[in-house]
Amino acid sequence: MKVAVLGAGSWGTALAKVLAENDHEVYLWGRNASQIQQINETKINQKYLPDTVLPESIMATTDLATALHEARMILIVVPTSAIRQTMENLNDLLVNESQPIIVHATKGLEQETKLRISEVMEEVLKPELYEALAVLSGPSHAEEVARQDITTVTVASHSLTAAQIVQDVFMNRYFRVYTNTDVIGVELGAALKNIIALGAGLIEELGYGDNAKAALITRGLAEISRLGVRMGADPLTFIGLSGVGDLIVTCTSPHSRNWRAGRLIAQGLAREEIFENVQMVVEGILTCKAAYELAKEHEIEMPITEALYHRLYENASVAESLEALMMREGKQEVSLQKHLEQE
Ligand SMILES: NC(=O)C1=CN([C@@H]2O[C@H](COP(=O)(O)OP(=O)(O)OC[C@H]3O[C@@H](n4cnc5c(N)ncnc54)[C@H](OP(=O)(O)O)[C@@H]3O)[C@@H](O)[C@H]2O)C=CC1
Ligand SMILES: O=C(CO)COP(=O)(O)O
Repeated sequence: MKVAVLGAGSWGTALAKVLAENDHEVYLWGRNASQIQQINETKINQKYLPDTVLPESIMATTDLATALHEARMILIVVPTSAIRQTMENLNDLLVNESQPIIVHATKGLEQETKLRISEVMEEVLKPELYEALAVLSGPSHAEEVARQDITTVTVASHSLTAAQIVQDVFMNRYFRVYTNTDVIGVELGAALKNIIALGAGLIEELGYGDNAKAALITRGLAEISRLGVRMGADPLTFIGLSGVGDLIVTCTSPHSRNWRAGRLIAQGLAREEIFENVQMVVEGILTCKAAYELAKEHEIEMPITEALYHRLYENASVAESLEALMMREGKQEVSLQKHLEQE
């Protein structure tokens, strides 16, 4: 099958490798001509995945029309901030005879609109141009997938048939794919875990130990689930790969750009300085603002997200934010059931 992978960063490149190893015809689209030329000439994406030699068969291109021509599947792996523009480009270039399945693997919320990725896609894309939308998510660092480490992910779509097609296209001996129909839960788990990972990096840098890490992951999952359920997600999704699975991988690994950014927050760097320093996408910083506003809108308590928002957007001190978090009034632990009863 011809698959167009749009986004030649670390994750787009690693997924293109999986697809090429599964014998698909893979076109990898990126916007940077010298980077694309380098990938074609050396089979290495020097900036984003320098330790990986890519299969010969991957064709990298800056020409979106070439990548899209007769593709049966389109995999979108650009950062959240580029999703809307990318969809507008698809509207101009897709022809409705081919009607591909469009899958995205992006983890964020659009900052201005607070929409999930597939909501932005549905808002922009002409419906007659595609067969179905799906989202691929789960605990999956690009660097590990690229070296064929065992990885499990979830593909969610309102169409189970579409999810099964995507499952078949990606599955192999090191990349196992589960299907799911809870698009809301899978997308929210993916977007919100990046905020908690900022917190994990922050407490690591401050020298806190495993108790603090476990507290953050567990209470992070609680607030993600609270907002998710209010927004229509299935609560069980959050104990799956795209929920707790991705929280664990992102909150405990130096591979995570969000985790690394959290360490820089603790060092006192401001948002722009962090972007400059990490040199790769840090979705959690932008999503933190959208999630903070969504929590207010839905009257959901998200204390970890709030604390990070105050630090990142209102310049609160890290020590004050942590103190405020710990010294809130005492709570009952398991409130999800109570929350469900209120729905
Ligand atoms: N890396 C990982 O392990 C994983 C990442 N993800 C998610 O995948 C998404 C992409 O992340 P990732 O590949 O890691 O990011 P990287 O920072 O590694 O790469 C970002 C890529 O997006 C390109 N890009 C940036 N802005 C635009 C734009 N406006 N139009 C087109 N291309 C653009 C960059 O191009 P340029 O070099 O020209 O700036 C670069 O190729 C994120 O949402 C991330 O959360 C999900 C799972 C795992
Ligand atoms: O989503 C990821 C792993 O599942 C990657 O997280 P980072 O964007 O923090 O690197």
